[in-house]
Amino acid sequence: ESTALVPAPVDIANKLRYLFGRNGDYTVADAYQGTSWSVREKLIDSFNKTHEHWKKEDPKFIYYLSAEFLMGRSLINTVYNLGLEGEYAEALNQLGYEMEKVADAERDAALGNGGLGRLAACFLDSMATLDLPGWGYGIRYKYGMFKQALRNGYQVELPDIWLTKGNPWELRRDDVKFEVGFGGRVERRKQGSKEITVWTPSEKVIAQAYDNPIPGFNTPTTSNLRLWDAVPLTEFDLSAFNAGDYDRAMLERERAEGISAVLYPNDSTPEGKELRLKQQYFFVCASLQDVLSRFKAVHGNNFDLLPEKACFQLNDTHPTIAVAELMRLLLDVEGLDWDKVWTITTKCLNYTNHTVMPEALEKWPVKVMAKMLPRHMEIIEVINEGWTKWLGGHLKDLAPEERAKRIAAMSIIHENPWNKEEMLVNMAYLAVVGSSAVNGVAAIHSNIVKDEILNDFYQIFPSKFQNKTNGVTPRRWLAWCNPELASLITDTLGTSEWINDTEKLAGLRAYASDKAFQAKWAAVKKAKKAKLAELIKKVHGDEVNPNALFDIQIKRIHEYKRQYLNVLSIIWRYKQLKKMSPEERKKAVARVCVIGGKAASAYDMAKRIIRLVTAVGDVINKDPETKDYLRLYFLPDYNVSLAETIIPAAELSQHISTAGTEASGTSNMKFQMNGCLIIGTWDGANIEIAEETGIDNVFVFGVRAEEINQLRKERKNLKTDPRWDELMRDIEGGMFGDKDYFKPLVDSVNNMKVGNDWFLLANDFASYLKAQEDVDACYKDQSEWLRRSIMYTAGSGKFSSDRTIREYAEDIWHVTPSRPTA
Ligand SMILES: CCc1ccc([C@H](C)CC(=O)N[C@@H]2O[C@H](CO)[C@@H](O)[C@H](O)[C@H]2O)cc1
Repeated sequence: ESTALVPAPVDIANKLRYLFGRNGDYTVADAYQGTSWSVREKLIDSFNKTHEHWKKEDPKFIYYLSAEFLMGRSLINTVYNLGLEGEYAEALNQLGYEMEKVADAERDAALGNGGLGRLAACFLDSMATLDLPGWGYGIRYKYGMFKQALRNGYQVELPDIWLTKGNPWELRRDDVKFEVGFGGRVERRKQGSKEITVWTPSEKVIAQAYDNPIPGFNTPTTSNLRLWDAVPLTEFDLSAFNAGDYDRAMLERERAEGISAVLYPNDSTPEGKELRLKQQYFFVCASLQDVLSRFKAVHGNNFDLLPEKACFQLNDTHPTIAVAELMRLLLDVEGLDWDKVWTITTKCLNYTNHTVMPEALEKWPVKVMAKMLPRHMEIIEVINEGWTKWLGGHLKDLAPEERAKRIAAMSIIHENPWNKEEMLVNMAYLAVVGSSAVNGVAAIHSNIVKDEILNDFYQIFPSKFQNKTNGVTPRRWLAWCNPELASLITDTLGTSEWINDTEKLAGLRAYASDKAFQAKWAAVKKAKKAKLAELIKKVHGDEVNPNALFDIQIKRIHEYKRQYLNVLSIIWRYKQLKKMSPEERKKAVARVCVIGGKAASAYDMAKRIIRLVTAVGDVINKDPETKDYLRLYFLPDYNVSLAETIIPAAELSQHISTAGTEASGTSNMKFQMNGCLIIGTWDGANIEIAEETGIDNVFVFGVRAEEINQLRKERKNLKTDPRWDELMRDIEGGMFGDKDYFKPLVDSVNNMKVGNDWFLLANDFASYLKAQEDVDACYKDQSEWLRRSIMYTAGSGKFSSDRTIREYAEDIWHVTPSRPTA
């Protein structure tokens, strides 16, 4: 191949000279550009080879439809996955640069909010590494997840202008464009003997494809993430301009570009904005047209074959309009009949649920859907008629009123419980009825999905419901972000095969109590802690005690994730330290507590929680009596690359959601892989992590999911812990200032007249403090702590996204690996 022959240092210099016209005295940002555009060519070679091979083999493909892909940075991951780290590290050294510094010049591709988006990114890495013919499909947001800054301790949101310097990791596909329509009307027309349905949209935009090659690790396979950018049908409306109507000349451009302009920053409550539905339909319509056109190019109109050649995973309800869109394309465009089309559609689609939060389950008003997508609303009505009629037959043995109740409860179109006039389209119900498989993302969550939120459907077709416990890629989240620990593991196990066969990590169990190995293990953690200490110094200007226990909670700010409970325990710890004599304090376990995470821009209570964290930090970090024993820092702008710095340095991580609320969690798995101990509730994947690591090694506390409903009923009569009451008084009394701003926070958990402590912080308070005391006691015995730390990594094999993807491929997608010859 062309570029492979040019030595990297020369190639980097050439890129800088000819791509950027730079002739010497390069900046680190230049070095990043030069290196990326050099690596890009190796990536494209692998991409082309892979797709030539798949073109020849024509294997069955999996298409992962997701409104979010939280990719983070690509340089390090691409260089390491392609096995080029030696060559490029050397090349950069020759040019006087360190790979790590150059990598820091890259902006995160933050095209996602949190767990769901990052999971999609980890899945792409595993699909490529497992040689599975598969693509991701999504939206090329011009502005990704907002940048978070702190102003006087309050969150402020700044636009994420990530594309200004171009993007070396994407290829614009000028030959891949599709029209996407909105609004307009639907009419029946005679065509010969047949009656056809014609939808005439009132608005059209073009979906422009951008390919993002996804390199597998230790394989020649490089797959693809195709993202769609919205552009106007006509570049510029000159006639409007000539008519002096400049605004109208630009109007169509703005309206089109507005569709893929910005990511909605909510990760739990839908805005319910029309633009959100437009975004969802935009990328689904373009993706399905793209897949059908490639299918037809090989198989013509033999659509019965489609389910053998293509299947789709709906990443939560966000792409669920795909049920109606695939129906429309096969009915109206390809002219197939309803039953055949329904069979093909349901065979092709699968749905993953990622949350049980009622407010997160999307329901679109029928009037909004009917106005924006009139043909789809028709199709959804016909689907629902067929479905409720079929239900009527299936439930014929039930008493009429019981049958009617069950059918109404499972109707895809139903009344808005809060406003009876309004009818809603329940996207989760449409996804379940329109899919072959429905899965949750951790064992407990999949049980809650089938036993509670979708129980009616589970009773009708139990075989549809599965569990697929989440996973994370061990490449980015251990091997590349913690190379020091990775090489210690490789040296100890005598192989690096664990990087794509993480079950091999279990071999570390034999060394868990080995003093020499523990010393090496501790040295790595110490070095990574020093890196995080540097970052805290840079952001907050403070030196932190490197021997303190680094206690981390990083995730989106949400009441159910209970960052508030964490802060309460820190305030209590602070007050205990204040009461101690200097001698006693010396015996205390010093802690550096770090909290990070973004609050959805419209989520007021979450923003108050962030302010409480910064206010408490301001007080305790400056307190001369305690500051050597306790610190609290809010690290702003938590994102993928910040996580890659924090997680290797962590010793204790917190996953303290109210049991039954966190579907899985994935940061818990990343911490586990990096030998970080967990304090957590019996929730999500914490449970399976405890099973793999050994329950005694995890600091578990709190009420169980099955107790929640009863405890909520009794919450108003709960006798709260006197320590809790004291803390409530402190905050309300202004101990951390801003008492009026914090009052709603106190009321939400402590004043049953206005709040209801829905997430049961008061119920879990005492057992949480107890668990934290157990943590201190354990930390004092470093050999026990290190034994556990090693057992965490040793028990993390299951939580590789390779295991998760293998299960999806075998149990849902029925796709098999197809590796191009090297
Ligand atoms: C419509 C607004 C919206 C946007 C995103 C979402 C996501 C489903 C929220 C999310 O990211 N859920 C997280 O998904 C992870 C991956 O499966 C899980 O590990 C987390 O537990 C879950 O909260 C819900 C609602």
